Amino acid sequence: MALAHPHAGRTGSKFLLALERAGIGVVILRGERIVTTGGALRTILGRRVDQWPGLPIETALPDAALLAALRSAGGVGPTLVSVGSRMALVAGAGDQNSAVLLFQLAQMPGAQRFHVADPWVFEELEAVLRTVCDGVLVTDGQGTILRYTPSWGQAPTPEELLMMGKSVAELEARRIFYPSATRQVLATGTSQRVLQDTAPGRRLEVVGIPVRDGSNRIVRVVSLIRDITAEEQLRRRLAEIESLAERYRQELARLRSAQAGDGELVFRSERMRQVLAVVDRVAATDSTVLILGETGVGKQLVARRLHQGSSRRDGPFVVVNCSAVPESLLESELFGYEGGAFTGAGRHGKVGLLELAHKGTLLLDEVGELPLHLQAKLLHALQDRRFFRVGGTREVRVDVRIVAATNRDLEELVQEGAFRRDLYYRLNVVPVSIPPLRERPEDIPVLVEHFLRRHSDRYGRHVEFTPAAMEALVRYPWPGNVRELENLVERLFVTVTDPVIDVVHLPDQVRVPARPRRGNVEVHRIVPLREAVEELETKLIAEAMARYGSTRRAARVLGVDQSTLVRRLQKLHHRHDRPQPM
Ligand SMILES: Nc1ncnc2c1ncn2[C@@H]1O[C@H](COP(=O)(O)OP(=O)(O)OP(=O)(O)O)[C@@H](O)[C@H]1O
Repeated sequence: MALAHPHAGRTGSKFLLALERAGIGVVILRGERIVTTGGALRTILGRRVDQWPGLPIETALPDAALLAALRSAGGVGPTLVSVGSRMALVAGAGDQNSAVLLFQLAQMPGAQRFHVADPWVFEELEAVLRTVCDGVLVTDGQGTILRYTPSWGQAPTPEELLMMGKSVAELEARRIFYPSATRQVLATGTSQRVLQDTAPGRRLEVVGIPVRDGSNRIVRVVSLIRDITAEEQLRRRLAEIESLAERYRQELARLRSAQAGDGELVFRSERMRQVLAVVDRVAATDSTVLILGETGVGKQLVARRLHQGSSRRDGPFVVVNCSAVPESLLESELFGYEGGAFTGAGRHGKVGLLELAHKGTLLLDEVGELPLHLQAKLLHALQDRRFFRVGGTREVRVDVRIVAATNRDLEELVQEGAFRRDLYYRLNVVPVSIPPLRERPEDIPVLVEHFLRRHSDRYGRHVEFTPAAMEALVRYPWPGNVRELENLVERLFVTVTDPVIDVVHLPDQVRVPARPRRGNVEVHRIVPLREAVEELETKLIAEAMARYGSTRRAARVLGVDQSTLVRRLQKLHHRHDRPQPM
């Protein structure tokens, strides 16, 4: 196929401009002097090829190998030369009165391609195009196909021949190829790059470029096609290998922490025994489980137990914390993205956590924080067991068991319109409520022993609590639940040098016994007002954090800025982190 054009001169320069908009630079040489360039390169007009400062190819051109190849292009035929870290393709035949040098601008950093063709006619341009793409599709300004060559050097198939004269919109609707770059170019009036799937199962990267007439109307759309099927298969294989590696990493971390005694669920209370009996029963099924409970009660540990007790135990256990990942990244974290799907997306795309959990369990932690627009996408993914990656056009199928956890009242969120009712029903198949630590104080001594043992094993030092100190721990209401207890035991283990931890070592709020009540009237110690205000503030902040989990929501309820709340929390932590009097 040739790209001969009746008005090579005028339209030729438009075509140059269009190519340049697509990131392909074009320079026409007479001998070694530059006589024509596309718009952005005007400053180099009239110079010699070895005097091109400030060009993207500046570092490449002075290279002796390239210059030599350029000068002898007529004689040597297609030549590959390496120019610094780049590769350049110099090709051509005939006299050297004029030549065309094509190179890709920023599109393929580190892999620029140059081409010298001679003479400047469109047949040679086709040869030039072969170096940057595998084929072309040309339509008129209405999207009707005038030329279609999906791959150079191969005779068109009967199906491809039938496409001549058809409209791209029709072919797109019939999914002969999808999505159509031409349609997007016509809709937006600008160059477009799309990743396209075709009916015969090829994967194409297509750059569509508008060509305009004197009154700025689009008269042609030229699409350069690159077949990336093989590349895509490799990329998929790589993604699979990466996901396997990630699985092994997680498994290794799990084994290490199991060895260290982390991840073991410790309890003595009847309440926990009942909860875990239910957990162990549903573990064997594939049902979706919703784990409810205040922050730090052990929801994640319970989810892990569900996974370990299921037939998926050899598959991955993947956790996504819906409140920890910034909202703008959450969709791509969960569902993954195709290469170049959005600004900042990696070239090779990314496997989402949902895909990573294939054949395993996905824990949606803090599911109440999931933004509404993702709730819809998640619901469909859960129902159909398939979804699209961000910017992807192919469905990904997954076999994942979903476990969700939250410290929020989802029913209340549904009433407020912040959580979709249908998703709530979908997740709430088997609800499991974990009681707060204050409602199962008999678990406190065994948990303390468990955490102490862990540190003793690690540091080779034995420490114990006096009965009075243990009693204070049992009495304290633990708004941060087991996590707060775990952190306190670690802090005391590290800061108290005595082998015995007594009441005096405990932080104020744990040490000071709950105020005695007489009937319904609280008996107040008279304390300085500032101290009382601080105490109340601490209590309210702890309660708001325990109930709402994130500083964003706690701040809203307390009626302060999030930054103010974070500062207060830091101050409180600082106060509590100070070594206690010994
Ligand atoms: N019964 C338990 N036995 C041993 N360790 C526990 C127990 N419950 C909780 N923990 C420990 O307490 C910490 C908090 O537990 P986990 O992260 O499971 O709580 P969570 O309810 O998921 O918290 P959040 O709502 O903040 O995500 C973890 O380090 C966990 O190992």
